[in-house]
Amino acid sequence: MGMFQRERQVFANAEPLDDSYEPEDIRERDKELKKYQRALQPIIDNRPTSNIFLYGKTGTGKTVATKFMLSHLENDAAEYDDIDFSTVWVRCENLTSSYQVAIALVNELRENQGGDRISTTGYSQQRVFDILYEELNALGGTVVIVLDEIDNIGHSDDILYGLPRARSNGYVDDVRPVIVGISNDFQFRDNLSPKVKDTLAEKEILFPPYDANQLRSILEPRADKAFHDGVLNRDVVPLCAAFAAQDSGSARQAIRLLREAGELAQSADSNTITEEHVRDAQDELEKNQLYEGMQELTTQGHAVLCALAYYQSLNKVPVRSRDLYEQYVKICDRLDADSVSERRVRDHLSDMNMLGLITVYEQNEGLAAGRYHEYELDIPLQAVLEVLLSTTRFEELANIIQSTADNHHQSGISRY
Ligand SMILES: Nc1ncnc2c1ncn2[C@@H]1O[C@H](COP(=O)(O)OP(=O)(O)OP(=O)(O)O)[C@@H](O)[C@H]1O
Repeated sequence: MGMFQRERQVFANAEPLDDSYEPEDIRERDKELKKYQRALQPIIDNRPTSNIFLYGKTGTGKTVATKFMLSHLENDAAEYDDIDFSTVWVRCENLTSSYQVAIALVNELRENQGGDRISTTGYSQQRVFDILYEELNALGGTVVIVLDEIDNIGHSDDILYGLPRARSNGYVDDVRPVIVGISNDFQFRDNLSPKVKDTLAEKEILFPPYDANQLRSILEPRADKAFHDGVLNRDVVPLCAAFAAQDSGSARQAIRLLREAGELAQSADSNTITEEHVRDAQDELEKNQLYEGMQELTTQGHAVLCALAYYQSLNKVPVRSRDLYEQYVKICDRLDADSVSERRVRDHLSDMNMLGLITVYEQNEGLAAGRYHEYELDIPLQAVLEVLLSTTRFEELANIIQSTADNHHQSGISRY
């Protein structure tokens, strides 16, 4: 018998549970889509169109709503001979400056027209902007420029100032750029300089988190397509919706949970997907999330985590920040890495607290000792060591901590 055999199938077609799946309709977003439609309507009327800024937490449908609206707009605009309309879409993930976004836009525009890409380095910013304006001019008409995950550019927001003014400043003449900015970082929007905010966010559309009922309604058509008849127990979709609504209100999270529950049922060779599978799937996804959160920490973050793991292995937790800091400095010395100030280490610890990796206790011992913080891991030491062991620089230290933990455990046992 082979190692791999076809399993009993709970999935009829797993595609609707895939991240890249484009649903036939957008559910529970009537108000937002109406607003979106009104904002885009001037394109059909050949009137000047305001820039649009979409914001809301992750998984709330900003991207899917934009794809949906633009595809309708494209189809409907084709009915009118006097409308010259095109779109260009750039995901700004990993693009951390206006310069990089401008290059990505140029390359996207050139690719659409079969032109050559430009190099990602070696130009001045002004030169790249000039090339971008040339490309836009060559295209002409109304060009909707979608900048998804725009917050990645941080404070380097020249492009958000320059592009909307390209026409009034005489850089382009025959083209009307309309920017659709998408962001899930509320601070980015609040921190935009007033001159950028005024033009970029002329029309704002907020996508709030979904509640459990809305998530149910989003999940249902996908579940119908994804699973064979009779496979899903009645409580499965409502439970996935409830878990995701409680946590983030993200449709992405709800869909992932349903898929993971299906996969667990399938690998257990079960004929049905039950509530239990959903609960196990939830545990599994939470674990993955923490694991990813730990993996994505910087070297400094890993060094701080390593110092805390050390105290945890000795069972000397919660540990005071100054003791933790001392251990952290020793770890940096051993790694030949620069150490940062105690204040920065506290920032790292507070990030880890937000990620759910550690617990912070605030102690107040009156005037004499003052206020201080203590820390301990909020996840099993083994999980931290697993991540540190897979991070080349920390492998040796993680092994030492592992044996400290083993010895401590042994001596703890032998005492009784
Ligand atoms: N109203 C909805 N109807 C149907 N499917 C939806 C709806 N909202 C979201 N989804 C689905 O949920 C997933 C996440 O949605 P989307 O990518 O649009 O979120 P987002 O707000 O752009 O998130 P992020 O900020 O993380 O990019 C996608 O698979 C999308 O198809």
